Amino acid sequence: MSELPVVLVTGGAGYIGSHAVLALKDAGIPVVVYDNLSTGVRLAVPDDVTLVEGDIGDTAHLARAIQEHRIAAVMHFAGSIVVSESVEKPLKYYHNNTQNSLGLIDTCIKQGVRHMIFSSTAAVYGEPESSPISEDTPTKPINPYGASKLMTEQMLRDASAAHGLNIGILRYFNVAGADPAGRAGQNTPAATHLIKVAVQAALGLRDSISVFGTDYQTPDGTCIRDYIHVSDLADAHVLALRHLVENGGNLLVNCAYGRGFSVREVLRAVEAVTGEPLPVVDAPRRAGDPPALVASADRIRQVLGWKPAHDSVEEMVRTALAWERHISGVPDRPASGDAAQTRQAS
Ligand SMILES: NC(=O)c1ccc[n+]([C@@H]2O[C@H](COP(=O)([O-])OP(=O)(O)OC[C@H]3O[C@@H](n4cnc5c(N)ncnc54)[C@H](O)[C@@H]3O)[C@@H](O)[C@H]2O)c1
Ligand SMILES: O=c1ccn([C@@H]2O[C@H](COP(=O)(O)OP(=O)(O)O[C@H]3O[C@H](CO)[C@H](O)[C@H](O)[C@H]3O)[C@@H](O)[C@H]2O)c(=O)[nH]1
Repeated sequence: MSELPVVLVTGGAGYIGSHAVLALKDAGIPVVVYDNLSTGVRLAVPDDVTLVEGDIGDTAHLARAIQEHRIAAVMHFAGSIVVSESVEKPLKYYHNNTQNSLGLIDTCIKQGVRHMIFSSTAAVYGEPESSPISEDTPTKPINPYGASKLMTEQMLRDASAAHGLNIGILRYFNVAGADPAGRAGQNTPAATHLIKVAVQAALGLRDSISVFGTDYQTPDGTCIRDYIHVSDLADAHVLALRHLVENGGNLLVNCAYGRGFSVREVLRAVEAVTGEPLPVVDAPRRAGDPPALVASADRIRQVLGWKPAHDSVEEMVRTALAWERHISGVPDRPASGDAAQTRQAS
C-alpha cells in the first residue's frame, strides 16, 4: 500500500466533513481541517486535529496552510448547501461553490497538491428522464445549487487534463444519520434536511414538520430520495483517496444505496423509532425540488469495493435522534414500565 498523504479537509467542521475526519483518523491517515466556521462548529473538530480557521476564498491563507502542513491531498466539502436558498440567492452559490472552488483548485495546483476529492451532488442531474440515475445520466441541474456544483466538476475535469491533478468526484444523494459511536452528527440548529428536522420535531424542538408537496407524480404524492448514512459516505471517501493514491487517474461515482423512500415513508420510520406520532403539516411544494432522485449505486461498489454497513432508514433515524438528544439535552423518554410506575404512584 502506498503511503497516504496528509489530507486537508475543507469544511471539516461541518456535518459530512467532520465524519470524514473521523473516518480518516480511524484509518490512521493524518488530517488537517480548513473551515471558516460559517455553518460548521469548532467542537466538531476532534481535539487532536488541527483546525485552520479560514475562508477558502482567501487563497493566500490557504496556500500557507498547504505549505505548512505539507498537504498532498484535499477533500473539498466546504460550500453552501441549501437547494431552496440557492433559488433565492443564486449568486451566493456561484460565489461560494464555484468561484471559491476555482481559487482552491488553482491554489492546489500551484502548491503541488496531487489528489482532490470533491463533494458533488445528485442535484447535478436535475429531473432525470430515467431512473435509477447512473453516472452517465445527462446532467441538467434545475437549481443554482446543482449548477454551481456542476461547474466545479467541469473545472476539475479540465484542470485534471491540463495539470495532472487526480480527481475524485463524489455525487452524494441525501445524507442522513450520525456517527453510531456518538462522536459526531449534524450540528446546524437551522438545518433544513428532512431527517434532521423530523427528529427535532419528534423531540419537541420544533412545533411541527411540513411535508413540502403532496401532489407529485409519485406513489404517495411526496418526493422520493435515496438516503445514505453519513458514516458509510465517510468511509467511501477513505476508499476514494486510496483509489486515487494507488491507481492515479480520475473517479466519478454516485454515493447512495440505490433505493428510494418518500417523505411520508421517512416520517413513518421516525414514528416507528420514537413510538410517537409526529406533528405533520401538509405544505406547498418547495422551490427547486425534483420529484424523485434514486441512484444506480453499482459503480461505487465495483470500483471502490465499498460495502455499506448502515443501509437502513431506521438506523439513520436512530443515530440522528441520539445525536439530537446529545446536543439539545432533551432526555430520553422513560421506559414504558417507569412511566406506568410514575402514573401508579401519583
Ligand atoms: N448534506 C447533504 O445531504 C449533501 C448532499 C450532497 C452534497 N453535499 C455536499 O457536501 C458538502 C458538505 O455538506 P454538509 O452537509 O456537511 O454541510 P455543512 O454546512 O455542515 O458543512 C459545510 C462546511 O463548510 C464550511 N464552509 C462553507 N463555506 C466555506 C468557505 N468559503 N470557506 C471555508 N469553509 C467554508 C462551513 O463552515 C461548514 O463547516 C457540501 O459541499 C455539500 O454541497 C451535501
Ligand atoms: O422539512 C422538510 C424538509 C424536507 N422535506 C422534503 O424532503 C425531501 C428531502 O429534502 P432535504 O432538504 O432533506 O434534501 P434535498 O433533497 O433538498 O437536498 C439534499 O440532497 C441533495 C442531493 O439529493 C443536495 O445535495 C443537497 O445538498 C442536500 O441538502 C425533499 O423532497 C423535501 O421537499 C420536507 O418535506 N420537509
